[in-house]
Amino acid sequence: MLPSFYSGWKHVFKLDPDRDIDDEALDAICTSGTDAILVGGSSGVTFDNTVDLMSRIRRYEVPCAFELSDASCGVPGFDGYFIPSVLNTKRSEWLIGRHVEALRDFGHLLPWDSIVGEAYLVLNPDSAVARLTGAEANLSESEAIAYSQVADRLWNVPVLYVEYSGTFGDMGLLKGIKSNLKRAHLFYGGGINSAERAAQAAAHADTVVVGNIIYENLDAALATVSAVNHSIKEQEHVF
Ligand SMILES: CC(C)=CCC/C(C)=C/CC/C(C)=C/CC/C(C)=C/CC/C(C)=C/CC/C(C)=C/CC/C(C)=C/COP(=O)(O)OP(=O)(O)O
Ligand SMILES: O=P(O)(O)OC[C@@H](O)CO
Ligand SMILES: [Mg+2]
Repeated sequence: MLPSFYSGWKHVFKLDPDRDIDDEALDAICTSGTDAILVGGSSGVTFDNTVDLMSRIRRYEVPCAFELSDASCGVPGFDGYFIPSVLNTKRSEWLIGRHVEALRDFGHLLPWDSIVGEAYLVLNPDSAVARLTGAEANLSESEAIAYSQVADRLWNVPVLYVEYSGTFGDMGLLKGIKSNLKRAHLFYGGGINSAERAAQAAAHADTVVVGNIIYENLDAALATVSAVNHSIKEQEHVF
């Protein structure tokens, strides 16, 4: 698999190995028409709960990738692997330190063709990921765009992830970031709990990520799939 396995993804569901999902709900998610399942969470992810969730998703044809938050959870068998780095943290372990340690120890073992670096811009100061990584999430628009440009234009990262985990973000800011990107593929995640919000995010992001609502209101989560696809068809019609 090439590193751009995600390039056609418009909509993905993010499932957390640390949260329970029953077979019926998992079936609905995996057969929803979403482009992929992204497995990941900011805490409580272990090798065992990741294997459990992956093996259940593997009953379905939907592509399935893993977003690593801990180097000890390198579970083989996913279609692809995303390795996050947090751009707007002052704690360098979350930007590069843990990565260097992991590559020092495991670099020779990695399936490099299926690994993609992911630059996170963490914008909800009250999120678990912001607290964990000490992200400086209260950024002005020009600061957020500057971080994005460092990742995109200076570092050539393949994926920029605008992360509002737990709250719906500023779509004007997302638009500004997108319009200043040259190469990076743009993921947006955070607070998508309705078709309307999914469509708004799809107007600017290349890939819309839907997480927590899966566990809170499954029907609302499922409605985001067609909302994203309709929004993209409308944009194609306009251009
Ligand atoms: C098959 C095989 C051997 C695979 C190899 C995999 C492997 C061992 C790779 C090692 C190489 C490497 C460079 C690893 C990186 C080390 C690492 C994990 C660094 C830290 C990554 C990081 C910045 C983590 C911080 C947290 C984060 C950004 C997580 C991403 C997911 C996320 C934000 C989830 C949302 O959180 P959630 O818990 O859902 O939040 P809520 O509670 O608010 O919902
Ligand atoms: O859980 P929500 O708020 O939908 O966010 C999705 C994802 O961006 C979390 O990493
Ligand atoms: Mg979550």
